Amino acid sequence: MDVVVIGEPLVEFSASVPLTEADTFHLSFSGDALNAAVAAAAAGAHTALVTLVGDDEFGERLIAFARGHGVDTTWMTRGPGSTGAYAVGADPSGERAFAYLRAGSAASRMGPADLARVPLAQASVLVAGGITAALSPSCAQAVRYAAETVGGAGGTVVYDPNFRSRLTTPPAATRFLTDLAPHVDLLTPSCPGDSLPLLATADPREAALACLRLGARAAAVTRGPDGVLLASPDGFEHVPAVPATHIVDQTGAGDAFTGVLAARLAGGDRLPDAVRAGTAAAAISLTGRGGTGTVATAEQIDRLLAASPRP
Ligand SMILES: Nc1ncnc2c1ncn2[C@@H]1O[C@H](COP(=O)(O)OP(=O)(O)O)[C@@H](O)[C@H]1O
Ligand SMILES: O=C(O)C(=O)C[C@H](O)[C@H](O)COP(=O)(O)O
Repeated sequence: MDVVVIGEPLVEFSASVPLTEADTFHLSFSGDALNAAVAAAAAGAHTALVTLVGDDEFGERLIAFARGHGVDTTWMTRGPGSTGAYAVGADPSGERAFAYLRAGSAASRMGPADLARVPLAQASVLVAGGITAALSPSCAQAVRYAAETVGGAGGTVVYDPNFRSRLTTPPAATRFLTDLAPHVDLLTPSCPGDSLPLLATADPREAALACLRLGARAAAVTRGPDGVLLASPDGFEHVPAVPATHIVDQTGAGDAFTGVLAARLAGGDRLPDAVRAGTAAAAISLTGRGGTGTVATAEQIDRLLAASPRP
């Protein structure tokens, strides 16, 4: 297995107006874990999504959706409970506003025991994130167990802190991050979205240094259109964003970045090259609606990289 993603796929109801006004929604499937898994699979990696989905109609549809996008669904297990969902609309400033319908979902009951049969030790790269860790104490334990198992077997652990104030608090998420970081090869906080609540800084360099101080081997601090600051004990490297041809929806750009980065690391790319591929995939994801509306293929990523001048 190249890439294993652990987390909660969600049914996505999206509207282009504020949720207080929306009465018509577009239905799709998203969530950080699904977005990353679909992106990694489309980039050519054998990718498994490890999760529990509900024993309802949406659980069945989610598995079919993931399979249709080339994801290995062997460890997408059904129920008991319901499939999580979110509604996303625009807030008055044009930013995305999320409303979750996921409390007590099947995925939030996942724990280390659900991972016992998953061959984690064979994974080249694990992708996990702060959203999963914030779902419940058992999910936090599952993330910890997966990171220790994959890392312990020589695999690469990628952790996207993805702070969500509706799921956790800055002190709780920071505590978890601090505990996990020594088991992490690459942290991918966004700045300032994650760095401000979790690392108490809006400065990308400070954020990267804070990640290394926590014990992570490297950090890729994502900065929206300003690209990525990559930091490792070897030093800093700025990787510019690939300009998007047009922007339909920002949802999932960070997840596409992480998924493709993981796929490329599993394929043997050096970290800066994998990051560049991630920025290209993110730029392509911006042109589609929702987290999985437009998913970049390996060929599209390579073509876009070839057309984007190296700094
Ligand atoms: N407007 C944009 N134009 C081009 N690339 C973008 C844009 N917004 C995001 N990206 C790409 O997606 C990556 C992740 O975006 P970012 O906003 O930092 O994270 P997140 O989506 O997790 O909040 C960025 O590092 C960049 O490569
Ligand atoms: O909030 C959650 O729990 C979700 O999973 C919703 C979204 O699908 C992703 O989180 C989007 O993430 P970005 O890549 O930061 O745009």
